[in-house]
Amino acid sequence: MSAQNQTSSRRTAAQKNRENLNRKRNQSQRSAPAARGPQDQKPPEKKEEKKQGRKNYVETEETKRLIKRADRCLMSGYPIHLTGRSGAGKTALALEIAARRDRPVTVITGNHEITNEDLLGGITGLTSTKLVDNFIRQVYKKEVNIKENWTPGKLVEAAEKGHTLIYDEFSRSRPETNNLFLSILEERVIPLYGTKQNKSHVPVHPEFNIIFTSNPIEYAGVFEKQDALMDRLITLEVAYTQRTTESIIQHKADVKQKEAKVVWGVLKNLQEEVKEAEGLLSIRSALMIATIAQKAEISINPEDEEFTQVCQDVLSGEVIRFEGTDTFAKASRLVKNAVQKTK
Ligand SMILES: Nc1ncnc2c1ncn2[C@@H]1O[C@H](COP(=O)(O)OP(=O)(O)OP(=O)(O)O)[C@@H](O)[C@H]1O
Repeated sequence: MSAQNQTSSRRTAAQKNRENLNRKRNQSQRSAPAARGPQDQKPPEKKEEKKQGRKNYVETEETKRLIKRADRCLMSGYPIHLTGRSGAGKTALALEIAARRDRPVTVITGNHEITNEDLLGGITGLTSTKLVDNFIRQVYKKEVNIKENWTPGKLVEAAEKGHTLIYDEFSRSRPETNNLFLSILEERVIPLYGTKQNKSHVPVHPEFNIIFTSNPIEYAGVFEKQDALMDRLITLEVAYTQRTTESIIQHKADVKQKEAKVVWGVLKNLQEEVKEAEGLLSIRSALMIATIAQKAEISINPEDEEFTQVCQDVLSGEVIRFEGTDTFAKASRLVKNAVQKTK
């Protein structure tokens, strides 16, 4: 190779090196933000989610006080039980109390079909391993091992890891199922009998605690609460004043204070009119009316026909559900009267 050729091929190699180096530099610059460890990337999103969830919670002097009372019981190791009529705000309050404890939160919703297996865990399949010995071709030896796969239930996981457990509507589960909670609250262990596990129990983490919620016994589909369990809980009633309720409607549905007053007024008048239909006074129904009116740009005004219609749509079915009357025509008339009375 001539000297000239050698120089040009060296130059080409040097050029290539430089190009490679530049490409790498560019790549590392482009990926600079990603150079933060995965731990740096995820928490801001998580924090944002947490903030979003809690941003929706409307705080008043009354809710603050209730949260404080609940928190000091939990802090001292006692489980609490929030009781109140449907739509009173028990679940929202339980979630808020739990979020403030800075422990992971697990939520279980009671129902009559829930079993010990759902709470404790169970066998979710089989794993088999095969050992084939054909070292000597003519001899074929096979050994099969079958192992059952155990998946811990939500309760076991929460108790072992020290979560705050929200057991929502616990009195909808059968008392036999809820008996499990007696050992947890009294002996701080979860018994594993009947689970085919080698160990007899799982110890409960010191930070583990439970927030129970329930409706009063008059509600359909609710089992009587066992004395033994109730004895171990501190029961707090959730029954907000008109002021707190209107504040929740105002801020959550993003309406004016006087509009929140009109909406809650409709519900109060309706409850007056059909006293036997206990349960009509629900923050949930009030939020539905206010939100629909707000989103559909309907004026929250008893003179407005569309507003009356929204109230009838949301509430007529509820009047029938709570046995205030038996037909939609009658229920709609009752709701219309309740709206008129707020003028
Ligand atoms: N302080 C609050 N801030 C914001 N929203 C609230 C507040 N309290 C209650 N709510 C809202 O009111 C509605 C009813 O509340 P929630 O579901 O907690 O009632 P509940 O008593 O658990 O009802 P149920 O017994 O039927 O389950 C929900 O939409 C909830 O988000």
